[in-house]
Amino acid sequence: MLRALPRISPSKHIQAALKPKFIPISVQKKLLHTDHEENKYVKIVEVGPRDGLQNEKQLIPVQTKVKLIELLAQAGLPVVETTSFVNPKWVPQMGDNHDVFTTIQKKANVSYPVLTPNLQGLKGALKAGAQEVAVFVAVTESFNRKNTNCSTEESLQRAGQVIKEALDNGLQVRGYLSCVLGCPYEGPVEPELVATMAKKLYDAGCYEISLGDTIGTGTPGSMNKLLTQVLKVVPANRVAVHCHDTYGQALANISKALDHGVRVVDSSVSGLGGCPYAPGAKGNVATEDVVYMLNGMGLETNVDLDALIDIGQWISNELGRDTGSRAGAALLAAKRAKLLRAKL
Ligand SMILES: CC(C)(COP(=O)([O-])OP(=O)([O-])OC[C@H]1O[C@@H](n2cnc3c(N)ncnc32)[C@H](O)[C@@H]1OP(=O)([O-])[O-])[C@@H](O)C(=O)NCCC(=O)NCCSC(=O)C[C@@](C)(O)CC(=O)[O-]
Repeated sequence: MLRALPRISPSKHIQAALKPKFIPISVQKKLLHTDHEENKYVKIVEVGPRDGLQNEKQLIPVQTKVKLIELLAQAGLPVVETTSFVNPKWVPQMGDNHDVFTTIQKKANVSYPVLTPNLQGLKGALKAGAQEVAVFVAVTESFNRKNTNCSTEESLQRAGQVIKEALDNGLQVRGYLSCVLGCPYEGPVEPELVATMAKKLYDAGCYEISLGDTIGTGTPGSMNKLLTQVLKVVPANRVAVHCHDTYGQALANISKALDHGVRVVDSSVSGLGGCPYAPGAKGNVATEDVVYMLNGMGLETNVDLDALIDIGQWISNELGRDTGSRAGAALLAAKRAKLLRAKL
Protein backbone atom coordinates (compact mmCIF):
# COMPACT_ATOMS: atom_id res chain seq x y z
CA MET A 1 0.00 0.00 0.00
CA LEU A 2 1.06 3.58 -0.56
CA ARG A 3 1.84 5.47 2.62
CA ALA A 4 2.07 9.14 3.55
CA LEU A 5 5.52 10.64 3.88
CA PRO A 6 6.64 13.95 5.40
CA ARG A 7 6.80 16.91 3.06
CA ILE A 8 9.51 19.54 2.94
CA SER A 9 8.18 23.07 3.44
CA PRO A 10 9.76 25.80 1.31
CA SER A 11 12.16 28.09 3.14
CA LYS A 12 11.79 31.90 3.20
CA HIS A 13 15.01 32.08 1.22
CA ILE A 14 13.46 30.10 -1.63
CA GLN A 15 10.24 32.10 -1.54
CA ALA A 16 12.24 35.32 -1.73
CA ALA A 17 14.23 33.87 -4.62
CA LEU A 18 10.99 33.45 -6.53
CA LYS A 19 10.40 37.20 -6.67
CA PRO A 20 13.22 38.57 -8.88
CA LYS A 21 12.74 38.74 -12.63
CA PHE A 22 15.97 36.89 -13.30
CA ILE A 23 16.39 33.67 -11.36
CA PRO A 24 20.05 32.75 -10.86
CA ILE A 25 20.88 29.27 -12.06
CA SER A 26 22.16 28.34 -8.60
CA VAL A 27 18.71 28.66 -7.05
CA GLN A 28 16.87 27.04 -9.92
CA LYS A 29 17.51 23.52 -8.68
CA LYS A 30 15.91 24.42 -5.38
CA LEU A 31 13.01 26.07 -7.15
CA LEU A 32 12.38 22.95 -9.13
CA HIS A 33 11.30 21.10 -6.08
CA THR A 34 9.79 23.92 -4.06
CA ASP A 35 7.24 26.63 -4.68
CA HIS A 36 6.93 28.46 -7.95
CA GLU A 37 3.26 29.19 -8.42
CA GLU A 38 3.38 32.83 -7.47
CA ASN A 39 6.01 33.88 -9.95
CA LYS A 40 6.64 34.10 -13.64
CA TYR A 41 9.02 31.20 -13.82
CA VAL A 42 7.78 28.11 -15.65
CA LYS A 43 9.84 24.97 -15.25
CA ILE A 44 10.09 22.99 -18.45
CA VAL A 45 10.73 19.28 -18.07
CA GLU A 46 12.36 18.14 -21.30
CA VAL A 47 11.27 14.59 -22.02
CA GLY A 48 12.57 14.26 -25.60
CA PRO A 49 15.49 11.90 -24.90
CA ARG A 50 13.14 9.44 -23.15
CA ASP A 51 9.51 9.94 -24.22
CA GLY A 52 10.63 11.34 -27.56
CA LEU A 53 13.05 8.60 -28.54
CA GLN A 54 11.46 5.53 -26.92
CA ASN A 55 9.18 5.02 -29.88
CA GLU A 56 11.84 5.28 -32.61
CA LYS A 57 12.16 2.11 -34.67
CA GLN A 58 15.79 2.65 -35.74
CA LEU A 59 18.23 2.17 -32.88
CA ILE A 60 19.83 5.51 -32.10
CA PRO A 61 23.52 5.45 -31.13
CA VAL A 62 24.37 6.17 -27.50
CA GLN A 63 26.56 9.10 -28.57
CA THR A 64 23.65 10.77 -30.37
CA LYS A 65 21.46 10.47 -27.26
CA VAL A 66 24.26 11.74 -25.04
CA LYS A 67 24.84 14.72 -27.32
CA LEU A 68 21.12 15.50 -27.35
CA ILE A 69 20.88 15.45 -23.55
CA GLU A 70 24.01 17.56 -23.10
CA LEU A 71 22.88 20.14 -25.67
CA LEU A 72 19.46 20.43 -24.04
CA ALA A 73 21.01 21.03 -20.63
CA GLN A 74 23.36 23.63 -22.14
CA ALA A 75 20.36 25.40 -23.71
CA GLY A 76 19.01 26.04 -20.19
CA LEU A 77 16.54 23.20 -19.67
CA PRO A 78 16.50 22.64 -15.89
CA VAL A 79 15.28 19.04 -16.16
CA VAL A 80 16.19 16.58 -18.91
CA GLU A 81 14.52 13.19 -18.57
CA THR A 82 17.26 10.94 -19.73
CA THR A 83 16.13 7.35 -20.20
CA SER A 84 14.04 4.58 -18.67
CA PHE A 85 15.03 1.45 -16.79
CA VAL A 86 12.35 -0.78 -18.30
CA ASN A 87 12.49 -4.22 -19.87
CA PRO A 88 14.41 -3.85 -23.16
CA LYS A 89 12.21 -6.55 -24.67
CA TRP A 90 9.30 -4.16 -24.21
CA VAL A 91 11.06 -0.94 -25.22
CA PRO A 92 14.29 -1.83 -27.10
CA GLN A 93 15.22 1.80 -27.70
CA MET A 94 15.87 2.30 -23.97
CA GLY A 95 18.07 -0.82 -23.69
CA ASP A 96 21.18 1.38 -23.54
CA ASN A 97 19.94 3.14 -20.37
CA HIS A 98 23.05 2.49 -18.27
CA ASP A 99 25.47 3.58 -20.99
CA VAL A 100 23.52 6.73 -21.79
CA PHE A 101 23.10 7.77 -18.18
CA THR A 102 26.71 7.14 -17.18
CA THR A 103 28.20 8.80 -20.29
CA ILE A 104 26.49 12.18 -20.11
CA GLN A 105 28.48 15.04 -18.64
CA LYS A 106 26.05 16.28 -16.02
CA LYS A 107 25.61 19.94 -15.20
CA ALA A 108 25.41 20.69 -11.48
CA ASN A 109 22.14 22.60 -11.64
CA VAL A 110 20.24 20.27 -13.95
CA SER A 111 18.12 17.25 -12.95
CA TYR A 112 18.33 14.06 -15.00
CA PRO A 113 15.37 11.88 -13.97
CA VAL A 114 14.88 8.35 -15.29
CA LEU A 115 11.75 6.19 -15.46
CA THR A 116 11.57 3.20 -13.13
CA PRO A 117 8.49 0.94 -13.37
CA ASN A 118 9.49 -1.46 -10.57
CA LEU A 119 12.21 -2.27 -8.03
CA GLN A 120 14.33 -3.92 -10.71
CA GLY A 121 14.28 -0.68 -12.66
CA LEU A 122 15.15 1.28 -9.53
CA LYS A 123 18.10 -1.02 -8.91
CA GLY A 124 19.40 -0.26 -12.41
CA ALA A 125 18.87 3.46 -11.89
CA LEU A 126 20.74 3.42 -8.57
CA LYS A 127 23.59 1.45 -10.12
CA ALA A 128 23.89 4.08 -12.85
CA GLY A 129 23.95 6.85 -10.24
CA ALA A 130 20.54 8.44 -10.84
CA GLN A 131 19.45 11.00 -8.27
CA GLU A 132 15.88 11.32 -9.43
CA VAL A 133 13.44 8.70 -10.69
CA ALA A 134 9.91 8.76 -12.01
CA VAL A 135 7.20 6.20 -11.41
CA PHE A 136 4.33 5.86 -13.86
CA VAL A 137 0.81 4.58 -13.41
CA ALA A 138 -2.15 4.87 -15.76
CA VAL A 139 -5.63 5.82 -14.66
CA THR A 140 -7.19 2.92 -16.56
CA GLU A 141 -6.91 -0.81 -16.08
CA SER A 142 -6.41 -1.57 -19.81
CA PHE A 143 -3.56 0.87 -20.25
CA ASN A 144 -1.75 -0.44 -17.19
CA ARG A 145 -2.01 -3.98 -18.53
CA LYS A 146 -0.70 -2.98 -21.97
CA ASN A 147 2.02 -0.67 -20.67
CA THR A 148 3.32 -2.47 -17.59
CA ASN A 149 1.67 -5.89 -17.67
CA CYS A 150 -0.29 -5.48 -14.44
CA SER A 151 -3.55 -4.19 -13.00
CA THR A 152 -4.04 -0.65 -11.75
CA GLU A 153 -3.89 -1.87 -8.16
CA GLU A 154 -0.62 -3.72 -8.81
CA SER A 155 0.77 -0.72 -10.65
CA LEU A 156 0.06 1.51 -7.64
CA GLN A 157 1.63 -1.07 -5.35
CA ARG A 158 4.77 -1.25 -7.48
CA ALA A 159 4.94 2.54 -7.58
CA GLY A 160 4.60 2.61 -3.80
CA GLN A 161 7.50 0.19 -3.40
CA VAL A 162 9.69 2.19 -5.78
CA ILE A 163 8.82 5.50 -4.09
CA LYS A 164 9.64 4.18 -0.63
CA GLU A 165 12.90 2.54 -1.67
CA ALA A 166 13.96 5.57 -3.73
CA LEU A 167 13.23 8.00 -0.89
CA ASP A 168 15.08 5.73 1.54
CA ASN A 169 18.06 6.03 -0.82
CA GLY A 170 17.82 9.82 -0.83
CA LEU A 171 16.39 10.14 -4.33
CA GLN A 172 13.67 12.52 -5.54
CA VAL A 173 10.61 10.86 -7.05
CA ARG A 174 8.29 12.25 -9.69
CA GLY A 175 4.95 10.59 -10.39
CA TYR A 176 3.33 10.26 -13.80
CA LEU A 177 -0.34 9.57 -14.29
CA SER A 178 -1.19 8.49 -17.82
CA CYS A 179 -4.46 8.73 -19.76
CA VAL A 180 -5.78 11.55 -17.60
CA LEU A 181 -7.84 12.99 -20.45
CA GLY A 182 -8.65 9.79 -22.28
CA CYS A 183 -7.48 6.21 -22.77
CA PRO A 184 -6.84 4.55 -26.14
CA TYR A 185 -8.66 1.43 -24.90
CA GLU A 186 -11.36 2.74 -22.54
CA GLY A 187 -12.12 6.24 -23.87
CA PRO A 188 -12.99 9.16 -21.56
CA VAL A 189 -11.96 9.05 -17.90
CA GLU A 190 -13.54 10.69 -14.86
CA PRO A 191 -11.61 13.70 -13.48
CA GLU A 192 -12.53 12.56 -9.96
CA LEU A 193 -10.73 9.25 -10.54
CA VAL A 194 -7.63 11.08 -11.76
CA ALA A 195 -7.73 13.31 -8.68
CA THR A 196 -7.96 10.30 -6.36
CA MET A 197 -4.98 8.62 -8.01
CA ALA A 198 -2.95 11.83 -8.15
CA LYS A 199 -3.45 12.24 -4.41
CA LYS A 200 -2.32 8.68 -3.78
CA LEU A 201 0.96 9.27 -5.61
CA TYR A 202 1.41 12.64 -3.93
CA ASP A 203 0.72 11.27 -0.46
CA ALA A 204 3.13 8.43 -1.13
CA GLY A 205 5.96 10.94 -1.52
CA CYS A 206 6.15 12.09 -5.15
CA TYR A 207 7.26 15.72 -5.09
CA GLU A 208 5.43 16.42 -8.35
CA ILE A 209 2.56 14.77 -10.22
CA SER A 210 2.72 14.96 -14.00
CA LEU A 211 -0.71 14.63 -15.61
CA GLY A 212 -0.25 12.84 -18.92
CA ASP A 213 -2.66 13.42 -21.78
CA THR A 214 -1.12 10.34 -23.34
CA ILE A 215 -3.17 10.34 -26.54
CA GLY A 216 -3.73 14.08 -26.78
CA THR A 217 -7.52 13.96 -26.84
CA GLY A 218 -7.87 16.65 -24.18
CA THR A 219 -9.20 20.12 -24.87
CA PRO A 220 -9.10 23.28 -22.74
CA GLY A 221 -12.62 22.29 -21.63
CA SER A 222 -11.62 18.86 -20.35
CA MET A 223 -8.31 20.18 -18.95
CA ASN A 224 -10.32 22.76 -17.02
CA LYS A 225 -12.59 20.08 -15.53
CA LEU A 226 -9.61 17.88 -14.73
CA LEU A 227 -7.60 20.56 -12.94
CA THR A 228 -10.65 21.75 -11.05
CA GLN A 229 -10.76 18.30 -9.44
CA VAL A 230 -7.03 17.54 -9.14
CA LEU A 231 -6.13 20.90 -7.60
CA LYS A 232 -8.60 20.25 -4.79
CA VAL A 233 -6.30 17.50 -3.53
CA VAL A 234 -2.80 18.31 -4.89
CA PRO A 235 -1.42 21.89 -4.74
CA ALA A 236 -0.91 23.59 -8.11
CA ASN A 237 2.80 24.03 -7.44
CA ARG A 238 3.15 20.22 -7.30
CA VAL A 239 1.37 19.55 -10.57
CA ALA A 240 2.82 19.32 -14.08
CA VAL A 241 1.06 18.87 -17.39
CA HIS A 242 2.34 16.46 -20.01
CA CYS A 243 0.44 17.06 -23.24
CA HIS A 244 0.78 15.02 -26.40
CA ASP A 245 -0.23 16.97 -29.47
CA THR A 246 -2.19 14.36 -31.43
CA TYR A 247 -5.23 16.62 -31.89
CA GLY A 248 -3.33 19.92 -31.97
CA GLN A 249 -4.67 20.91 -28.53
CA ALA A 250 -1.48 20.82 -26.48
CA LEU A 251 -0.63 24.55 -26.34
CA ALA A 252 -4.24 25.48 -25.61
CA ASN A 253 -4.33 22.88 -22.83
CA ILE A 254 -1.07 24.17 -21.36
CA SER A 255 -2.39 27.71 -21.47
CA LYS A 256 -5.46 26.54 -19.53
CA ALA A 257 -3.20 24.83 -16.98
CA LEU A 258 -1.22 28.08 -16.56
CA ASP A 259 -4.53 29.84 -15.81
CA HIS A 260 -4.96 27.35 -12.96
CA GLY A 261 -1.54 28.24 -11.56
CA VAL A 262 0.35 25.20 -12.87
CA ARG A 263 3.97 26.18 -13.54
CA VAL A 264 5.57 22.93 -14.70
CA VAL A 265 5.25 21.82 -18.32
CA ASP A 266 6.62 18.66 -19.89
CA SER A 267 7.64 18.89 -23.54
CA SER A 268 9.85 17.29 -26.11
CA VAL A 269 12.31 19.05 -28.40
CA SER A 270 11.09 19.04 -31.99
CA GLY A 271 7.88 17.36 -30.76
CA LEU A 272 9.60 13.97 -30.79
CA GLY A 273 7.78 10.94 -29.57
CA GLY A 274 4.65 8.98 -29.00
CA CYS A 275 3.91 6.06 -26.71
CA PRO A 276 4.55 2.45 -27.75
CA TYR A 277 1.33 1.44 -25.99
CA ALA A 278 -0.89 4.26 -27.24
CA PRO A 279 -1.49 3.55 -30.94
CA GLY A 280 -1.57 6.70 -33.08
CA ALA A 281 -0.43 8.99 -30.26
CA LYS A 282 1.78 11.80 -31.53
CA GLY A 283 4.76 13.25 -29.76
CA ASN A 284 4.72 15.59 -26.85
CA VAL A 285 4.15 19.23 -27.51
CA ALA A 286 7.38 20.66 -28.96
CA THR A 287 9.59 22.44 -26.42
CA GLU A 288 10.33 25.19 -28.97
CA ASP A 289 6.59 25.92 -29.29
CA VAL A 290 6.13 26.00 -25.51
CA VAL A 291 9.07 28.37 -25.00
CA TYR A 292 7.86 30.60 -27.84
CA MET A 293 4.38 30.78 -26.28
CA LEU A 294 5.67 31.40 -22.75
CA ASN A 295 8.02 34.15 -24.00
CA GLY A 296 5.04 35.80 -25.66
CA MET A 297 3.07 35.59 -22.41
CA GLY A 298 5.85 37.31 -20.46
CA LEU A 299 6.66 34.13 -18.54
CA GLU A 300 10.22 33.00 -18.00
CA THR A 301 11.96 29.72 -18.62
CA ASN A 302 15.67 30.63 -18.83
CA VAL A 303 15.76 28.51 -21.99
CA ASP A 304 17.71 29.83 -24.99
CA LEU A 305 15.14 29.55 -27.79
CA ASP A 306 17.71 30.03 -30.58
CA ALA A 307 19.85 27.21 -29.21
CA LEU A 308 16.78 25.03 -28.80
CA ILE A 309 15.74 25.54 -32.42
CA ASP A 310 19.19 24.47 -33.60
CA ILE A 311 19.01 21.36 -31.39
CA GLY A 312 15.54 20.53 -32.76
CA GLN A 313 16.84 20.89 -36.30
CA TRP A 314 19.91 18.79 -35.56
CA ILE A 315 18.04 15.87 -33.95
CA SER A 316 15.40 15.96 -36.70
CA ASN A 317 18.18 15.61 -39.28
CA GLU A 318 19.71 12.76 -37.30
CA LEU A 319 16.36 10.96 -37.34
CA GLY A 320 15.76 11.81 -41.00
CA ARG A 321 12.58 13.82 -40.50
CA ASP A 322 11.21 17.34 -40.47
CA THR A 323 10.97 19.13 -37.16
CA GLY A 324 7.64 18.67 -35.38
CA SER A 325 7.85 22.20 -34.00
CA ARG A 326 5.80 24.87 -35.79
CA ALA A 327 7.68 27.71 -34.08
CA GLY A 328 10.98 25.93 -34.76
CA ALA A 329 10.24 25.60 -38.49
CA ALA A 330 9.02 29.20 -38.80
CA LEU A 331 11.91 30.76 -36.89
CA LEU A 332 14.44 28.69 -38.81
CA ALA A 333 12.90 29.77 -42.13
CA ALA A 334 13.02 33.41 -40.99
CA LYS A 335 16.66 33.00 -39.94
CA ARG A 336 17.58 31.50 -43.32
CA ALA A 337 15.75 34.24 -45.22
CA LYS A 338 17.62 36.87 -43.19
CA LEU A 339 20.96 35.23 -43.97
CA LEU A 340 20.06 35.10 -47.66
CA ARG A 341 19.11 38.79 -47.69
CA ALA A 342 22.39 39.65 -45.97
CA LYS A 343 24.30 37.84 -48.71
CA LEU A 344 22.52 39.69 -51.56
C1 LIG B 1 7.10 -3.04 -16.20
C2 LIG B 1 7.68 -4.24 -16.94
C3 LIG B 1 9.16 -4.33 -16.68
C4 LIG B 1 6.99 -5.48 -16.40
O1 LIG B 1 7.23 -6.54 -17.30
P1 LIG B 1 6.97 -8.06 -16.89
O2 LIG B 1 7.28 -8.87 -18.10
O3 LIG B 1 5.62 -8.19 -16.30
O4 LIG B 1 8.07 -8.26 -15.74
P2 LIG B 1 8.40 -9.52 -14.85
O5 LIG B 1 8.64 -9.00 -13.48
O6 LIG B 1 7.39 -10.62 -15.03
O7 LIG B 1 9.80 -10.02 -15.46
C5 LIG B 1 9.88 -10.56 -16.75
C6 LIG B 1 11.21 -10.23 -17.36
O8 LIG B 1 11.36 -8.80 -17.42
C7 LIG B 1 12.58 -8.43 -16.77
N1 LIG B 1 12.38 -7.14 -16.14
C8 LIG B 1 11.45 -6.82 -15.23
N2 LIG B 1 11.59 -5.54 -14.87
C9 LIG B 1 12.62 -5.04 -15.56
C10 LIG B 1 13.24 -3.76 -15.62
N3 LIG B 1 12.81 -2.75 -14.89
N4 LIG B 1 14.28 -3.60 -16.46
C11 LIG B 1 14.72 -4.61 -17.23
N5 LIG B 1 14.17 -5.85 -17.22
C12 LIG B 1 13.14 -6.05 -16.39
C13 LIG B 1 12.85 -9.56 -15.77
O9 LIG B 1 14.22 -9.60 -15.45
C14 LIG B 1 12.40 -10.75 -16.55
O10 LIG B 1 13.42 -11.07 -17.48
P3 LIG B 1 13.63 -12.59 -18.04
O11 LIG B 1 13.82 -13.42 -16.81
O12 LIG B 1 12.36 -12.93 -18.78
O13 LIG B 1 14.83 -12.47 -18.93
C15 LIG B 1 7.42 -4.13 -18.44
O14 LIG B 1 6.04 -4.14 -18.65
C16 LIG B 1 8.02 -2.91 -19.06
O15 LIG B 1 9.21 -2.77 -19.15
N6 LIG B 1 7.19 -1.99 -19.57
C17 LIG B 1 7.72 -0.81 -20.22
C18 LIG B 1 6.67 0.21 -20.34
C19 LIG B 1 7.20 1.48 -20.92
O16 LIG B 1 8.38 1.81 -20.85
N7 LIG B 1 6.27 2.27 -21.49
C20 LIG B 1 6.57 3.56 -21.98
C21 LIG B 1 6.79 4.55 -20.86
S1 LIG B 1 5.30 5.14 -20.06
C22 LIG B 1 4.87 6.43 -20.98
O17 LIG B 1 5.43 6.64 -22.03
C23 LIG B 1 3.81 7.36 -20.44
C24 LIG B 1 4.41 8.67 -19.94
C25 LIG B 1 5.25 8.43 -18.69
O18 LIG B 1 5.28 9.23 -20.91
C26 LIG B 1 3.32 9.68 -19.61
C27 LIG B 1 2.21 9.78 -20.65
O19 LIG B 1 2.45 10.24 -21.79
O20 LIG B 1 1.10 9.41 -20.29
